Amino acid sequence: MNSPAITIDGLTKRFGAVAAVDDLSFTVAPGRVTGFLGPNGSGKTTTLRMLLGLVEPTAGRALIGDRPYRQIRRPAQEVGAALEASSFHPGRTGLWHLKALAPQVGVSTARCREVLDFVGLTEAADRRVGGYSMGMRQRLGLATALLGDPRVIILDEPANGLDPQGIVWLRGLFRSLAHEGRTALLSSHVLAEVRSTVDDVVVISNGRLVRASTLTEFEDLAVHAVRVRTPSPASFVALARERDWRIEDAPGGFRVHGVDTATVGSAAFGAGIELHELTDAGADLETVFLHLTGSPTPSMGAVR
Ligand SMILES: Nc1ncnc2c1ncn2[C@@H]1O[C@H](COP(=O)(O)OP(=O)(O)OP(=O)(O)O)[C@@H](O)[C@H]1O
Repeated sequence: MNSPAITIDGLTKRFGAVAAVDDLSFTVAPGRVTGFLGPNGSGKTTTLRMLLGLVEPTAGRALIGDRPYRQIRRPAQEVGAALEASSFHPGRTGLWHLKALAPQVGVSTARCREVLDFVGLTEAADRRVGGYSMGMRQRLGLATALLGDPRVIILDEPANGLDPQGIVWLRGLFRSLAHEGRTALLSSHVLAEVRSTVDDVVVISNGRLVRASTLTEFEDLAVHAVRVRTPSPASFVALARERDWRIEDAPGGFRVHGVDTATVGSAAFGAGIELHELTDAGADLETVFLHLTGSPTPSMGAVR
């Protein structure tokens, strides 16, 4: 197996009495996109800041390749990062921002224009960042991270503020970066935002590791659900009670958890209940995520 692109080993950060990161260990495989997931305040940003040498760990190590960030000789060529989309100087244009960084990264103005083009900001290159939307700032953050053509890309909440089109774009971008053999670590507190983008997931809660696996293994934990529409809702609810199914109101029908379409279809047929829709609603990953991280599950409708 290739050696990890990122190693987090017994990493701990205490702020007074708060253990923001608590004995955290995981690795990120090279050439893959890894989602770093956890609810708000679970320690994602603090971990990334330690990885980038911006915060001193209380204990443990955070390595990029085989060394801490501060020991990397030409860091911009090794690792690119965007931690906060809102930290750009509002009076500077997008291009100006990149040009200001170019000397320390060791790239030309042409490269600044190239990355702006890559993230779809060519037309906004000469506009002041203060007038950018949140999604445009995210794109500029990405351009900043990519400026030195790094092998490892670390992004804090890159999907935040992107519209659905932007999320599709981001997905394509990460797929192409991974295809080029680059490694990406993306944090998010919303699994759904990065689900279609990542190969692997690392889930943390209260600064501790909850789970690290491939997305496929993570999906295997999820309970499947089935969507049903019927002109006889009362009979269907009675059937669900009889079978001990967990059902939930959903727009125009029900969501039945933990069963497959064949089970529901044959039971409804047996009970003489007409169905107008019977579809696999897929794995309910968000519920698994919320359960693993101990977050309260949002009510999606009355659970019967
Ligand atoms: N400089 C600091 N001083 C004191 N406490 C801090 C500091 N930075 C972070 N914390 C605390 O550490 C914990 C983890 O915060 P962190 O920002 O790393 O979480 P996060 O998972 O990135 O959250 P979010 O998804 O909201 O960005 C929180 O309780 C936070 O209040």
